Amino acid sequence: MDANGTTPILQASGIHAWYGSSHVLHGVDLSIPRGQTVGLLGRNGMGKSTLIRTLLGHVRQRQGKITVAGQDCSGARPHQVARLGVAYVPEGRGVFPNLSVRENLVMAAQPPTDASGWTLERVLETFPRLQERIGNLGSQLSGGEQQMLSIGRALMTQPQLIILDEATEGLAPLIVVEIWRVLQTIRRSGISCLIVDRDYRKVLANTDRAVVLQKGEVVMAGASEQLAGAPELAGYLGV
Ligand SMILES: Nc1ncnc2c1ncn2[C@@H]1O[C@H](COP(=O)(O)OP(=O)(O)OP(=O)(O)O)[C@@H](O)[C@H]1O
Repeated sequence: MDANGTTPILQASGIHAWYGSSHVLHGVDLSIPRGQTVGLLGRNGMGKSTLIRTLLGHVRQRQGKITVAGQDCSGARPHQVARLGVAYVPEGRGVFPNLSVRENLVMAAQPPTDASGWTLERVLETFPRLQERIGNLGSQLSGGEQQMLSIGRALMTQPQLIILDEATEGLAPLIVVEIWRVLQTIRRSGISCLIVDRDYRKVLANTDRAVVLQKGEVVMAGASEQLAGAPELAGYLGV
């Protein structure tokens, strides 16, 4: 239970993860309250992607407890985590190059359960570029369009939580602005988000809470506003 007495959408406690004999996460705790957006910060190689991949069930060598909406998924496989309403927008976007924009969008789609759900029409309204490119192949899209497609596809699974790993990486400044605008729309729609992005100022300005990782351990956690003013933050981020 969180401070409001509701079950967090995601709760991870004492998470350890390994790649072979390399011990990468050392007892990480992370809680994402329902409807909240949490930022995950830390320098390169500190374990952000590994934590995300562990939460999603991609890293098999792991220990600790993970619940999604109160259901234990500590040992779950990726498809089981997805079924609980967790969508992933991976680093590198994961667009299928030989499928059209429409096919990419509908391939994992679930029907909306109420009027606030994400239909194809609503996704295309949110991303007019995808409407213009609806018949093009994934491989024919720009980096920014692929990123929008990846986020649109995640929304069409009707997620309770979206995890975004470096969604603005390598994109032109105007597209980056567009992606942050869409993340605000998603946030306002009540979907919880976990966001990793190199621009820590943007992360802190666009999240409710944030967690800082250093060498696979949580070294700071709290309200984003407070972290933004904390003198030790710059040292942990190497900025
Ligand atoms: N598939 C892998 N096999 C072995 N070691 C890995 C693998 N992936 C990551 N690592 C190592 O685990 C540590 C954490 O990496 P991770 O990618 O989680 O960091 P990160 O904080 O996401 O950084 P980045 O921003 O560079 O992606 C690093 O030391 C990295 O070299």
